[in-house]
Amino acid sequence: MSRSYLSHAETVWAVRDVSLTARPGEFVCISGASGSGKSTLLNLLAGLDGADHGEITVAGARVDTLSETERARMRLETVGVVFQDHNLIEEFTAAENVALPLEVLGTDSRQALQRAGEELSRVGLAGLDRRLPRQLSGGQRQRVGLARAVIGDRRVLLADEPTGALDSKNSRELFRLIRSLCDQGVLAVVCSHDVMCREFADTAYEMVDGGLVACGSAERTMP
Ligand SMILES: Nc1ncnc2c1ncn2[C@@H]1O[C@H](COP(=O)(O)OP(=O)(O)OP(=O)(O)O)[C@@H](O)[C@H]1O
Repeated sequence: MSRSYLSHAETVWAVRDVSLTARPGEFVCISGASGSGKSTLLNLLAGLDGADHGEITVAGARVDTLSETERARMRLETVGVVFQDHNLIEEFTAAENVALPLEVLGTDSRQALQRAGEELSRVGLAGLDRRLPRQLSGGQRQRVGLARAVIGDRRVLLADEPTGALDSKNSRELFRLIRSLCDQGVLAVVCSHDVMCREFADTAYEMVDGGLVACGSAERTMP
């Protein structure tokens, strides 16, 4: 797949001829210098941006042929996205934030909140359901974002610098959680500057000027 931008009459290839295949349960880590194309690649996979060329299939769906509405539905049903900024709704409790994707899909509120509580336990936040985002630490907020991204048994997690605002202890905890989600069958593609990411990944790539370069085997050292 490829994606270019026209900037001051010059074509910038943010993603150029990238081919990436990953299987369920795999933790893929993508590192790379600033501006190398990581966010663009992730946005293409999430259907938040459109490719100029190429086919993109995520969880069996041809993202590049879906309409905007179908892509939005795909992000609710099968593909969760996490960014550096957790993007939680400040007026909603942790559980209400996590429940939101299910409610949008039509699950009744009580049931969605119950599922959200289970998801919060899964990311180590049992008992914090009623806290507002401002009453949580940065690491806890990011874990709420992770719970919201996977609720409803979404099979694919796309994360763009998910630990960018976290210290190393919280970063390790977040990568460990993503690892455990992968061990339960989730496919995670994580773009990260953080070298720690590779300790938890199955596969590591580096983006260089819009291209994807395999880094040999990942340095997975964490169980
Ligand atoms: N909307 C846009 N218009 C023009 N150029 C863009 C646009 N978005 C990204 N680019 C360019 O595409 C290239 C890749 O950008 P991208 O944001 O994907 O990099 P990145 O690896 O995620 O960087 P960072 O680590 O700093 O977030 C850069 O040269 C950037 O300037």
